[in-house]
Amino acid sequence: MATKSSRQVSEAPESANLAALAKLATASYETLERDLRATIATLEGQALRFETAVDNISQGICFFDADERLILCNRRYAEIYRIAPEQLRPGLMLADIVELRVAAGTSAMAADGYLALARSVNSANHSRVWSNELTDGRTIQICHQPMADGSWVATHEDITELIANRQIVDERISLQTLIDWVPDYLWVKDTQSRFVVVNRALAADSGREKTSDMIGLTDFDLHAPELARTFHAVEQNVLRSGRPMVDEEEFVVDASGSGKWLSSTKVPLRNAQNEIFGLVGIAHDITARKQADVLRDGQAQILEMIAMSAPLEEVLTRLMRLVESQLTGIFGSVLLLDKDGVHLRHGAAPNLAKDYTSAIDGVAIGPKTGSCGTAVYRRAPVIVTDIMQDPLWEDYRELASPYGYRSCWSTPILSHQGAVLGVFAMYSMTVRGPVEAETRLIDFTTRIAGIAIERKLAEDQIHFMANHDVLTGLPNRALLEDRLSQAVLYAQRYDRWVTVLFIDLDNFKLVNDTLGHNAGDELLKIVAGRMVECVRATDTVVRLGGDEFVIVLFDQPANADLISETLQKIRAAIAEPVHLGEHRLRATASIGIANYPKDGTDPDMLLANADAAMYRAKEFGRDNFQFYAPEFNIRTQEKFVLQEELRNGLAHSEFTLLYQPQVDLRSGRIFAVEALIRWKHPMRGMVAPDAFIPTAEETGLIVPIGDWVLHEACRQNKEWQDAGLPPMTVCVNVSARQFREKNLIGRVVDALSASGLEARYLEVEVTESLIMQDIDVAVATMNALQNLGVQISIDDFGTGYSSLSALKTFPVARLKIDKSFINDLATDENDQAVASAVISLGQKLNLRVIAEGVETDDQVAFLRENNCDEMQGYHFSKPISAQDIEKLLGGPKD
Ligand SMILES: Nc1nc2c(ncn2[C@@H]2O[C@H](COP(=O)(O)O[C@H]3[C@@H](O)[C@H](n4cnc5c(=O)[nH]c(N)nc54)O[C@@H]3COP(=O)(O)O)[C@@H](O)[C@H]2O)c(=O)[nH]1
Repeated sequence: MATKSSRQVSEAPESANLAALAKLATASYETLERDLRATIATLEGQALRFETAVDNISQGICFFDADERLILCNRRYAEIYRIAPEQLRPGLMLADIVELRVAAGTSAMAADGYLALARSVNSANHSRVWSNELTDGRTIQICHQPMADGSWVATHEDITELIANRQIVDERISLQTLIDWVPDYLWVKDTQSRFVVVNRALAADSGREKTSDMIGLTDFDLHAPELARTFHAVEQNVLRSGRPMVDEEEFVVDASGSGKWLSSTKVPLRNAQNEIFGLVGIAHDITARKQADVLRDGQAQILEMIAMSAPLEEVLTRLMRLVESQLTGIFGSVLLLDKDGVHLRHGAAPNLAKDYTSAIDGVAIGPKTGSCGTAVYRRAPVIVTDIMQDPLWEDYRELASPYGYRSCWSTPILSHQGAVLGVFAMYSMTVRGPVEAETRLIDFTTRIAGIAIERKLAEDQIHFMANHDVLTGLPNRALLEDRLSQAVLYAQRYDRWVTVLFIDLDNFKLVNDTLGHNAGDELLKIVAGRMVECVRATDTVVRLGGDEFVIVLFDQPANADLISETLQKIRAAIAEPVHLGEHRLRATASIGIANYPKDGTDPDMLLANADAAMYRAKEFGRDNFQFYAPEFNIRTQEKFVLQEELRNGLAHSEFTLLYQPQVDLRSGRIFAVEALIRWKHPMRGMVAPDAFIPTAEETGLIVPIGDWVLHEACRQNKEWQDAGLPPMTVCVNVSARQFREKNLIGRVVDALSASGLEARYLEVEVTESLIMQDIDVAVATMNALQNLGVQISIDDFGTGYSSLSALKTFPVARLKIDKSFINDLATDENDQAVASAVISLGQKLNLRVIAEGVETDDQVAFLRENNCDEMQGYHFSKPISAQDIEKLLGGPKD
């Protein structure tokens, strides 16, 4: 568009030429005309180029003079304001142009406002740029340049699109900035699971420098194929189904090789038409929480294992694996302090090199023994950050170096009482100390390890106590069964023998009672130790309880002679003198022997038969042994039959009493009778008490039998008195079993009141050994009897172990010298010594002394010479019936 006409342009040069012509008349008209035309042509060319150039500028341009008249504008200006180009002729006033813009709907404001703005800008004498938003929505940027003469030139540029683009760019940039701040992974993928948008966290952990490096990649470019396939399948499912995946846990391995747990959410993205065009994902790193969960679950599991008594090595191995699962490049180890207190034994180290753990198994503790030995020695943690440099490892670094262990942090494991149980160590392949998390784990691990070890020690202790005798430390009955079973199985397999020795110490009860329980315990310990010394390590010495022991001789040759050798060795060891305080005594034992397979093929039978043999040995007297013989069982059966017959006998009144007179040695007067039981057996005839009293004792039948004796003896004595015979005492034997009965006093009272006999005419005979079984109880019972008025005598005196000091406290009236000292009284100096000692003792204690079993004149003479008070025996009378007693005493007085 050329809005300036050629005519107008040529007017000024033409008048100048004419003036020149007038002044220069002599000049050549043609020359001048030619020059003039050339000048015009040049100017016209310049004008055309100027117009063409102005018209082709992408911005609108306008020039106004100082009177606001348009000098020039280009085509773009007309286009911007949607004004026909021809309307914008030079000389047109700015106000008219503004009106045209208002009319075209391309004004930013009302005409007046715009004119005021333009004038204000123009008066400022410097350029200014501003934007107008036109009523049609476009934005025009105006650059106004005022001239010195008041004219101006302005450019107008439509920046609508630019602004829109800029907004997009701005939005995009701020979104990226925003998501880059998020520490979680954020991404958008298209329908083919290609990354479209990712944040910096995801890009960085995927090994990409810039987020844009991720665009277009898929999970197959980032992860192992299997993991990538899983992610792809999950995302395709979200895209296909339109259902979001919310907070699913996923495990990934990042570019550094570290495993991570993520909680991921993947939500489909929809466009305006509700079509899915991709998905947005967010994943939160929950590794720390997962580790805490693993730690907590692991801890619970380990505590459960401890509670369920899982083997210690399993517990510690699980613990070490748990520790290692929480850390990278750390190997855990537990060493246990040996019973000797100076060596460390392997506990658990599942991921340390096996050769290394073997090499340090048994390492001693000390001031310079690596990290572990030193930590236990110091009872304090030892952190060695560089094994290769630390002097503590000087003697051990050759062990560690082949495996690349560079640092080792050891912490002693302590019990609740503060005793060292072992040591926990963490090995790292790098030179460093523990970080805070590792220190926390060390605390946690040593605590749990301590609980596990302590629990195991407690269990071992309980197990030991359940299977061992506390006093002697020997295995007990529970362990005996197991050991004997093992021995029998071995013997079966290898055609060998097993020998079972059933050992019962003789008179142990007396030692216990006379010298005290401590002395008794000491004796048991000494004897137990001696027996253990006599047998091999494979044999088992067991204490069953009390003074009963069993020895199982394992893997025996089928030769009774060899067994006898061991047996004699054991007997000799037991018989070695024992010093208990100031006392020196010699223990003996009764031993029963049973052999597998001859005497039994199972443990129970072997034990029962050895027991039967031991009883047999006892029957033969003290310090004896007996090999089992089948007839011992016949004897057992016989005992059973006897027991049944005794019950019947009691029910059918088959018992009767004989009475043996007791005579005053000085006057010859009968002052008492001893009631002695007999059994009128329907088949066997009259049975003596020795044949059934022991069985009655064993079975407890002695209690009702003894009751009957008491009642019958009292009744008979009262009957004699009522018949007018001179009053005398009836002596009744009371056995140990009867004496221990709690209501003995009540039974005596019953017998007295049932018969009407005065208590002073009843005497109870108790044996010395019975009293010594439990002196305190015996004295209490005797006192109670004495309080009733009943007399008490000590039977079989001289055979037991009564101490003189104890004897003084017994509320007894008489001592009865045992028959065994009377038998050879005439010839045996020892018996004479005992008898005379008992007589003088009685005198000193103001007790009457009676000799029993007196058969000969010599015996009577000795007793008289030694001032014995009384006697009982065949010399005067055998035990006789009640009627014969009446006759002996001269018959009833009518
Ligand atoms: N618990 C009970 N025990 C009782 C009862 N009756 C008897 N016995 C005890 O049985 C043992 C054996 O008694 P027994 O066969 O009656 O023998 C007694 C006398 O007969 C016997 N004795 C008496 N004098 C002589 C003699 O000169 N020579 C000789 N060889 N034997 C003689 O001594 C037995 C009496 O002993 P002890 O009781 O120690 O005085 C025996 O231990 C009885 O105690 C009963 O009812 N209950």
